[in-house]
Amino acid sequence: MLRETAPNPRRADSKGTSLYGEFLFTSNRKGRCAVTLTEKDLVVQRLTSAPVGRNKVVLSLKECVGCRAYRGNDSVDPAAYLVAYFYPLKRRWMSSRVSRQRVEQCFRLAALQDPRANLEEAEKWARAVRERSARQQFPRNGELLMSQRSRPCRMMLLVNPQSGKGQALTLYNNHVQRMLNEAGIVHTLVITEWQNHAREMVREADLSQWDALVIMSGDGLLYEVINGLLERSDWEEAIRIPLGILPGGSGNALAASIHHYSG
Ligand SMILES: Nc1ncnc2c1ncn2[C@@H]1O[C@H](COP(=O)(O)OP(=O)(O)OP(=O)(O)O)[C@@H](O)[C@H]1O
Repeated sequence: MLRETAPNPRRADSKGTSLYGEFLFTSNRKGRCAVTLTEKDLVVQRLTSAPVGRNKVVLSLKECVGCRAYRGNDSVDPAAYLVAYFYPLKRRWMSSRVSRQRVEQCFRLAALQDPRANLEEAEKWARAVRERSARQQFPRNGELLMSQRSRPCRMMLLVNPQSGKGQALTLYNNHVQRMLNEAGIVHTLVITEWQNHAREMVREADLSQWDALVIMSGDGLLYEVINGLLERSDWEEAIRIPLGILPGGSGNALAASIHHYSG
């Protein structure tokens, strides 16, 4: 049986230090790989006799949305798993256009017989990937954001099922829900049921429960949310809450502009 070598526990969360480990791919238990985490990238090298270039994947941490560690379902298996989610820009097959496409990298860590030790090792890697991704994506305050977060980010997501061609809910079910889970964001879904529903809700809500309010619709729902915030007696504080917009309408002009300028 192939065994992973114990990953080198060079300090996982110190700046500029590379982490190195040899794991198994979960898709193919016989496929071994060498994984290196640098400050900028996750480099996965399949360990085979074939030429190096063809077996090497370099994934930018700027495009990583999340990473987590977990134990498998099999209670007699001591292995832990490490999974990282990336959304790099890629060209679609037979097309000149590029779009973000999901790439999942999952590794099996079973160097030790003690399941807890394997899980701790996987968690250390997951933390290091998350911290470095935050530093790459938010160079000015990424580290601060990570160190302040002793709990997952909590988000209220308001979806207007009637906006645009009526596809916002399908987009949520097919894409957004999974991405939020991958990013470790706890969210509460609110499906708006009438005009001004979002406005009323935001006007009355206990905002201390939320780190961000995100709408998935056209511009109209964001307009409602901003008005709801400004109608509160604590509006000066309330309007400081981070707001987000995901395209769910027909034109999506605001979402397109913001996402374009923010890269
Ligand atoms: N369940 C609902 N039924 C009817 N209207 C709703 C509902 N939920 C929200 N609304 C209202 O729909 C209005 C339009 O919403 P929104 O801007 O999100 O979509 P849109 O106008 O279709 O999108 P776009 O601006 O891209 O064309 C909002 O002002 C909101 O008050």
